[in-house]
Amino acid sequence: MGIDIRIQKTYKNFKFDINMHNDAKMLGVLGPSGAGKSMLLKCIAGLVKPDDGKVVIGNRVLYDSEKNIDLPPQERRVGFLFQNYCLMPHLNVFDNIAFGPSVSGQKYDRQRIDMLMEKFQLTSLAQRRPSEISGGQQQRVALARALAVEPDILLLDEPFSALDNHLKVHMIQQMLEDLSNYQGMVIMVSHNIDEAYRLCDTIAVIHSGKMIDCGEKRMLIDHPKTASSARITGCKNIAPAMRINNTQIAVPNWGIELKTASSFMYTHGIAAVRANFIRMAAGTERENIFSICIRRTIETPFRVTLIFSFSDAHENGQNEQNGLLHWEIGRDLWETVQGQASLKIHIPPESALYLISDED
Ligand SMILES: Nc1ncnc2c1ncn2[C@@H]1O[C@H](COP(=O)(O)OP(=O)(O)OP(=O)(O)O)[C@@H](O)[C@H]1O
Repeated sequence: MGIDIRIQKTYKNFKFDINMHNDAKMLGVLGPSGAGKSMLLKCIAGLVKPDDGKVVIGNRVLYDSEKNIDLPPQERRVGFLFQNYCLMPHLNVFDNIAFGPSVSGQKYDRQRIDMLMEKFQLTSLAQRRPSEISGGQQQRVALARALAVEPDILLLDEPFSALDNHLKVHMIQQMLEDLSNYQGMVIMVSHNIDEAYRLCDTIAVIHSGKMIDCGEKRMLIDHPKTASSARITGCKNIAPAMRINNTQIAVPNWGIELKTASSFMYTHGIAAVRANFIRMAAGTERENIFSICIRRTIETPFRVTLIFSFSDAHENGQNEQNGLLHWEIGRDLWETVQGQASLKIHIPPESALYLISDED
């Protein structure tokens, strides 16, 4: 089952113009706040009517402005898991799950609801109201309700945004297990690359109402198409750059020149280096070896982010703020470098990206 989506919708201060063809089983949609992520889901579910376009899921046309097709939400066979679950506070767990099909005008199938309750370990909670169960259990009720309508496609709108980090990891694992037998397609909206990466095979990046990148998740991390895509997928080190030759760029803010693995023809672009891809120099590398000065550190239990500038840049009086980069390392490496004011790092050419500028 795949999706074929072309949607245009214009508001006074926002233009949404998306073209998307995909047949991933789990598609992540990543983007900053206000990018249009929820809008995409609402247009698929029939909660917002596009000005123009087409929404096709598998071989079912849900919307086609040219052919005047606009199926009502209850006929779309779309399951929607909302950001805050939107459970009915006055209904118990069973009735909340049965509520999905009844909204869709279907008579609910008692056996199916019982099966879902058992699958999601909710049977013993059937008579409880949402306020009487935990956050994790509420999520399972919401998921069971979305699946009760036997959807062709399941839309998840930031399903983990309300959870703390620890619970989030657990719930993502749980969701993967819960959905393992689901045959339809899943689209999950998120603004968090870790979340999208854990759950989805393919990730689409949305920015200012447009899809700016889409691909298999590892490809997207290693080869984002534009500067915005790199930033939205978590790249911390981004600066204007100029081409010196096919595989050499200058980055004035950082005060360095970088060798790249791919070759480029455009004269002005953006340098991007992911904080996790920087290496400690081993002494055997031939290019992209730099002395750096550590300015600050940000410690978490398992990782440490070193905020640094390139030593040469500092001596050349480069702008202090623009010249700061992030290097994220494990605690074991941190134990060995801690206390050293100056270090030598290596940026592998394949990790030195030179991207098209699409930022203001
Ligand atoms: N009914 C509306 N009238 C005018 N503008 C709207 C309307 N609905 C949404 N928008 C605008 O469309 C843009 C996209 O909204 P959307 O809710 O899709 O963003 P989002 O990417 O889901 O953001 P968030 O991550 O904050 O939920 C926003 O700028 C929003 O203000």
